[in-house]
Amino acid sequence: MNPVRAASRVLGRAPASRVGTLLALMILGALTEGAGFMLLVPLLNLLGGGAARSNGIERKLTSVLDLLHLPLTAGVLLAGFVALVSLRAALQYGRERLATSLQHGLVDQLRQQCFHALLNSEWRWLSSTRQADQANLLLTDASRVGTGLHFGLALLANTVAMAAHLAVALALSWSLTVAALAGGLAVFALLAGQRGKALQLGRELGKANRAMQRTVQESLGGIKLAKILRAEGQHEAAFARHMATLRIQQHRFSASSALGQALFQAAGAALLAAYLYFGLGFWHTPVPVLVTLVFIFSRLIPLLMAAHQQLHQVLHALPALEESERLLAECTRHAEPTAAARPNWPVSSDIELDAVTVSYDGRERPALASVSAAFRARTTTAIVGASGAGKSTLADILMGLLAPDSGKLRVGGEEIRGSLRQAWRAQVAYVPQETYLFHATIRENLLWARPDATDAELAIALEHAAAGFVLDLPQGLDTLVGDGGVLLSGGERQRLGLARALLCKPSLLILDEATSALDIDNEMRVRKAIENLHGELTVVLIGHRLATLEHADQVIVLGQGCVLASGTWTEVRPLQPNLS
Ligand SMILES: Nc1ncnc2c1ncn2[C@@H]1O[C@H](COP(=O)(O)OP(=O)(O)OP(=O)(O)O)[C@@H](O)[C@H]1O
Repeated sequence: MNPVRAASRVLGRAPASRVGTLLALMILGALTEGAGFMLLVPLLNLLGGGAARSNGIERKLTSVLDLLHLPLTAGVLLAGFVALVSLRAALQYGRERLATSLQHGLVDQLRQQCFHALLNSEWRWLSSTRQADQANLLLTDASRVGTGLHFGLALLANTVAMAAHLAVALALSWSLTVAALAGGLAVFALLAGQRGKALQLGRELGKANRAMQRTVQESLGGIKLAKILRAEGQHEAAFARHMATLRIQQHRFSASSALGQALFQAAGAALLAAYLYFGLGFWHTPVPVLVTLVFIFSRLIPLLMAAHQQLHQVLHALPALEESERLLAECTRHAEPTAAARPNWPVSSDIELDAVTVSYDGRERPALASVSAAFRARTTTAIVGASGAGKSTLADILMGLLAPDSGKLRVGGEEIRGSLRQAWRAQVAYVPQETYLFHATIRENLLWARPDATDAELAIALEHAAAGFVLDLPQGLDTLVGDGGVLLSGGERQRLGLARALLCKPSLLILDEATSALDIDNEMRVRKAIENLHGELTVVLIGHRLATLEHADQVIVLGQGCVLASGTWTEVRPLQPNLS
């Protein structure tokens, strides 16, 4: 993507009226600045005791002053100069404020759009991506896009200002202006290599940022294990390595930027000296014109230098925009169809799987191979099988998280596909083996599932999930659970997970090894709670424990993605002696 295309893509997201106002402010600012310079020549003539009407520009100026009934005196010209500079300052202030608000608005919009796109992507694709890379994109890359935009807008303002300077300079002396322009552009062209390097450095910085984000996220995520394995040193070394790479990238970019600036300064001084030499010695340019030109070029060269620096920064940030666009395109390709209206399936709806097959990328054997099963409404089904048999994949299909590659999921006889998958999920509650809790209070963690639940409903859900311990805590529902619930025991976390699921009043409740961390006493209580739910909703229990199987209406045995046996526990048991 080149900078012009990038600018049009980014600015294309902003309201046209705001972009138009910004451009108008830039043009007006540049025109006022140009007009201010126009006053300099007659002013210098007057101050030098000469005639103020020696050339065309001055004659036009005099006719404007005549219209305003103002005399052509040094005082009037100075007042005009101050007024124009003040007007330009006011325009510049307005432009800066608008540009900043536009920049922040666009970055927020991009961040929001990426976050929304990620959250609404298909789970199958999401689960194959790296969270640290997404976090880096939403945080660091989005900020870099903001920096690029800031410099891009400054570059635009700069280009307009340069055009105004050039117009004035051309009016004063086209020969000196063309010479100056040619010189400036030659230096600009000489630094093309530097700008190409900026793009490359921007790409490398993106890689270094991603590596750093992965290290931080993975080190902190596994800090307990790192401490137990005494692997803190490895994490520290990786952190130091990535920090060093990051710093090297930043230093290389600063060095390249500073080199460009130094080259421009030296070349600018040489150009200025050459203009003075040729202007005085060969072209015999009048001194006031030459002084004005020197003044203009002493501003034009820094503007050109700034343009180079701004372009340098834009190119450096461009890979971050490319990454954001790439993510958005990927998310669009893997977008999950969303339901406008959400149909409700009565709790009396039977659930069926009809020849469901799921294959994951890069795996030879399908995780589920033509699996058919029926889950009668308000009954309990236990799904058992060896590790890797496909139990969790089956649960993902049942809750509408995964779409089968072939085959169907039906609820109440209706096929759950497309946007219906999302709608069906609203009626399913899932309790995984590892309960996910936020670093927040127990109440906030529970209300996440149902924000309108009352304290009385929370208490009932906790009781049904054998999680009455919460009410005995000194802070009760307002107890903080720590990162991922680290301040609670595994069993307490599981019971909170179950309470949260029950709070949703689901039609289908799936428990994936959800009692594995419970002691016998609490498991008995949770089992009792689940048994109490029998006849109220459809329950699917995934697990190995015998106690779970015995009380299920139906047991499905999975092996290598296929249904090996199904029926009541008494029917299945003789066929599967390994389960006893
Ligand atoms: N996202 C994925 N990408 C690739 N392969 C996967 C993915 N998820 C699961 N698999 C593979 O699919 C197969 C079934 O996995 P699944 O998690 O459904 O089994 P499981 O019976 O729940 O296992 P466990 O009891 O160990 O949790 C396994 O071979 C697993 O490696």
